[in-house]
Amino acid sequence: MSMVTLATAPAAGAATAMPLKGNTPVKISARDANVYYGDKHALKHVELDIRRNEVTALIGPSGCGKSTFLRCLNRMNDVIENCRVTGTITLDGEDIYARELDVVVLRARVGMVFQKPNPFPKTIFDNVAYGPRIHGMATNRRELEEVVQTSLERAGLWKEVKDRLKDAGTGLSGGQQQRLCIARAIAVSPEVILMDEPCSALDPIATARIEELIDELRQNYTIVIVTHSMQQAARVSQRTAFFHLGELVETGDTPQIFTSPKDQRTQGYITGRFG
Ligand SMILES: Nc1ncnc2c1ncn2[C@@H]1O[C@H](COP(=O)(O)OP(=O)(O)OP(=O)(O)O)[C@@H](O)[C@H]1O
Repeated sequence: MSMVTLATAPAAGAATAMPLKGNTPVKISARDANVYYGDKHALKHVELDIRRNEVTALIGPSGCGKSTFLRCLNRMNDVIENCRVTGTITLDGEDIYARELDVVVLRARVGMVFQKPNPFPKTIFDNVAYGPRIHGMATNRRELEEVVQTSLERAGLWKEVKDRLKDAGTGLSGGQQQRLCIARAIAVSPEVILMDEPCSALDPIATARIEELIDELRQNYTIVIVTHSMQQAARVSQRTAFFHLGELVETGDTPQIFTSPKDQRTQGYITGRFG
């Protein structure tokens, strides 16, 4: 597999990464971020800036710490027993591990979409309305309906479901369920959306649809995506970070990472020599 092919050959129907804007502001910043599971030092001294309105892809071999790092960004590691995070992670300059920080508010600002679509066992409408209801974001039914419609539109699902909002979310196809989960994340007006291998359970057509959506969403949100597919990272992201054995080995503009990586380990991974 050639490095150049990865960066220049998007699959049919897939989104193509836009050129970088200069001096894009930093949205999230990690400084000396470490994660321990008991005695295991799983993430080591990570320093990474995630820029606003860009898609940052986290790549690397299995077990290198991609998901662990992703979960640091909205404190999802807090719910894992024996997991300890050190260092500093800021969102718009604010320390998200500060004692006084409200984690519920943080997770509304930094939403998450998981590997396997996981709609609630509720109607399509109620899946999307759930967050706005618990955060008190709508004062009446009409406002709630508007939030639900806008979120489904942004997730590219409205036209397919507008006549069946009372059907179960779990009755949708896998790709539709994942877009429903994206609509559910969007409904609480997040600033950042974290995606942990969001296409791994989807077929190529549903994957292409989600990739197009990711490219549209970055106009309004900052996106961080973990992916095992280097082709997907090359197609959807503007920045790529390569992890190996818990270290952030290299980060840069996506075309640079895939065409002229600086580190031998990055080169070895993207050319398929290990991983
Ligand atoms: N809950 C946990 N308890 C103990 N160790 C864990 C836990 N979650 C992850 N680890 C370990 O931390 C390291 C990093 O795991 P992580 O899941 O972040 O890697 P990854 O790069 O996302 O892997 P994959 O691509 O396979 O999903 C691995 O060695 C893993 O075994």
